[in-house]
Amino acid sequence: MTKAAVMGSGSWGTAYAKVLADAGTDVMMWARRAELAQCIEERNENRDYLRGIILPERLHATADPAAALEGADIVVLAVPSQTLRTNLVAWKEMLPPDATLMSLAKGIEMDTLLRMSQVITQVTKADQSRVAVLSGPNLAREIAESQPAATVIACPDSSRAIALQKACHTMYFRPYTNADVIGCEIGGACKNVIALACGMAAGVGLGVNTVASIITRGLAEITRLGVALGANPATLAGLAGVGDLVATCTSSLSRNRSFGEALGRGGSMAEAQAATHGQVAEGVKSCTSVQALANSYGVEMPLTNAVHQVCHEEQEVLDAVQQLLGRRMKPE
Ligand SMILES: NC(=O)C1=CN([C@@H]2O[C@H](COP(=O)(O)OP(=O)(O)OC[C@H]3O[C@@H](n4cnc5c(N)ncnc54)[C@H](O)[C@@H]3O)[C@@H](O)[C@H]2O)C=CC1
Ligand SMILES: O=C(CO)COP(=O)(O)O
Repeated sequence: MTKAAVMGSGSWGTAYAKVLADAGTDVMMWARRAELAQCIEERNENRDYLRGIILPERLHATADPAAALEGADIVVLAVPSQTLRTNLVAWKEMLPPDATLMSLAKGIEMDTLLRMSQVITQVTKADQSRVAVLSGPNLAREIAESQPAATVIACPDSSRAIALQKACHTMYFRPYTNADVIGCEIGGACKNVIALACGMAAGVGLGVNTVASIITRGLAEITRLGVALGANPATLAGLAGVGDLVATCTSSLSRNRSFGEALGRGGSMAEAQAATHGQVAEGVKSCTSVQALANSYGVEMPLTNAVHQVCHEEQEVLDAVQQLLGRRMKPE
């Protein structure tokens, strides 16, 4: 039987571990805090992140990373983007030598401007054929409630991609394979920034036309960046691009959208953080790294720049809106 180690017991790590277990995969989760591992192990519930969801009996948890990783065929990396490197450095000697290393994180590393798959190959020295990413419209609570959704698993090695697909296919979770790792990662990281923009617009009281315009122009700038980095534009027109933009930019379950909404209502960064209940809103940091990455490739990303100005340069949301609308006219 396939064995997976899920490293990280936040909302998505836990929901995805449940998917794997429901698909018949043996799952061991790693939680940073021993009391959370114990709660999952003994009560089949992650009370801190997915209260009320009963986890399958076959899903186990530990706070010992070596015990979680032992014998794993698949290592699922489910910690926030900006912590992945430090965690991998601690875990690298414990990683089974042929395991597939799959990232769930949606972000670009600050300073290095690396995608998560690049961080993984750099730290672990694993061949890139062993590295995969999963991305798509997958709000954790809906998946944990077994509501139907699709996703994309990207890996350069198609046989590993198919093995990953089988390991998490259930009657409510439909994974598609794709060879375009860059497109999936750029879609996942950048849509968080656009969801912040949509939240800000909603927070200041703007309506659906505005949100739809931000989603669509957001897709245009994400695609420009993706193509410059070597992504297939079709990936960004799929689940890891449009699909995830629609889910994240329109759902009150999205931490990024909620964070932006709190800022739009006039809240401080600390108040916006509180609106996400201490969970990670990746776009707040990734707007800086995505902006820097785009600048280094000479790609224009006006919405990302506006989000950066509001989050980190003390610009008011309404001023950012005026600035965006005052840009020079151009064809679509
Ligand atoms: N929640 C969701 O609906 C989805 C989240 N994602 C992505 O999955 C990644 C993980 O997100 P969530 O599980 O939702 O976040 P979360 O905020 O719910 O949980 C983060 C988890 O990482 C742990 N953590 C935080 N800092 C850490 C550190 N320095 N070292 C080790 N562990 C640390 C926390 O204790 C917690 O268990 C993010 O990149 C997010 O964008 C992707 C798809 C869906
Ligand atoms: O990535 C997600 C859905 O696909 C989750 O979005 P948030 O991190 O904004 O909650």
